[in-house]
Amino acid sequence: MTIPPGFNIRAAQVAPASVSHRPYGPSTGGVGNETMPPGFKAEVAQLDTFKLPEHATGSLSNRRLGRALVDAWRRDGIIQIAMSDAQRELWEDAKAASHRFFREPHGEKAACVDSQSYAGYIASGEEVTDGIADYSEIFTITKDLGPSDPRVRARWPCHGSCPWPNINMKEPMARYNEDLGIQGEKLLQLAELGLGVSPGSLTRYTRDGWHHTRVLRFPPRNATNGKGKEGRGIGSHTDYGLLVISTQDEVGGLFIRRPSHKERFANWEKSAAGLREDDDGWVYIPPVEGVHTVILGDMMQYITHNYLTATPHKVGLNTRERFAFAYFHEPSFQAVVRPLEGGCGGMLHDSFEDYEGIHYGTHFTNMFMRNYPDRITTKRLIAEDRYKLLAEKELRTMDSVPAS
Ligand SMILES: O=C(O)CCC(=O)C(=O)O
Ligand SMILES: [Fe+2]
Repeated sequence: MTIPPGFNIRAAQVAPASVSHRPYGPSTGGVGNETMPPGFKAEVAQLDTFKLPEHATGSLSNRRLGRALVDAWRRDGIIQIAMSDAQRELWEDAKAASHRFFREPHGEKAACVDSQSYAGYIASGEEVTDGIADYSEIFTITKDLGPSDPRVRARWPCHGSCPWPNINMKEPMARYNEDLGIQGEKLLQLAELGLGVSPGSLTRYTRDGWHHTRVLRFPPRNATNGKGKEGRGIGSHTDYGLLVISTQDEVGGLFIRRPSHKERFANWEKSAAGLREDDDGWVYIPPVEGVHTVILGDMMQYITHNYLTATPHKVGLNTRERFAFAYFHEPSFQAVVRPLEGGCGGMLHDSFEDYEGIHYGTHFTNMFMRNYPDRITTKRLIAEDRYKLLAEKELRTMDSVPAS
């Protein structure tokens, strides 16, 4: 897409009128809260939808788009990006696979567990956020690494197979995730342009990125596995890496908090889980047909010195079951991320300090051990004393592979 100088970039960013981005539901009337779960009070977001170019280049239009994305994240904490027709098809196929999986008998789903990876089934009530059970039902997809993979043989934490169910799920999910991998890279390249940092400042970390996906089902609020009265979906939290690209069906349940200098979380230092859960100030993100939403994770906040902050969010249970996907575009497990130097017209401070950096694999492992204290993967990790491997140089050097 080439845009002549002086062209109205804001108009160019938003999707063409042929793409519908109305909130789902009857007569939205510009209000958009018809789908908000009962019992919640929140402002309803009205978000611009951006259309990403085929490829990110350093062109003027891409630089302007990058700046607009960065501004929108700083203002709203979330952006919407338009799906192409092909992407809508990927989403429909993946959603059908998710419905198939969650309709399986409990025994079939519960068998989808791996003792070395955190991939597979998480029953409603199994995940813990800030010490309280979430009622989401989840299938997590991490890198599918068989027993002969050198990292699995070397017993690296969180490295293992993805225990796929015996239904057609792997293939549609792989195609969906592959596309989001491409969108994720493009968004990082545009963010680099918007931040005014050199190309590769962010994408250098995502070579062999530890991207993963959560396939989510939320039960209706009064059917929470008998464990709670009305239950909750997912408690407030921030996610761990760079970008979270999510897609939700028409039911509704997602809330976020806008960036605010009065609220500063740093999840890698002190858990942000459960924070502000019952406070005012949440913004409801109504489902909009034909879009993905993109929020930011902990590593983006650390890398940008809080210029872009991880977006706190939570999910409420609605009157109907809800299906969603969250795709996490992450640094390599082995990456040690460090704050950027310069950028954003001086808004990012030159880092005179010698930052130690954050080892992403350790952050990921800490978060999953915290969320799943009783899972076999956590027990095995502890029993086999695997955690200490995270300190080894090999695990903290991108592209290094253990000798087998
Ligand atoms: O259901 C959603 O829209 C978001 C889910 C979420 O926050 C997560 O899986 O971490
Ligand atoms: Fe999340």
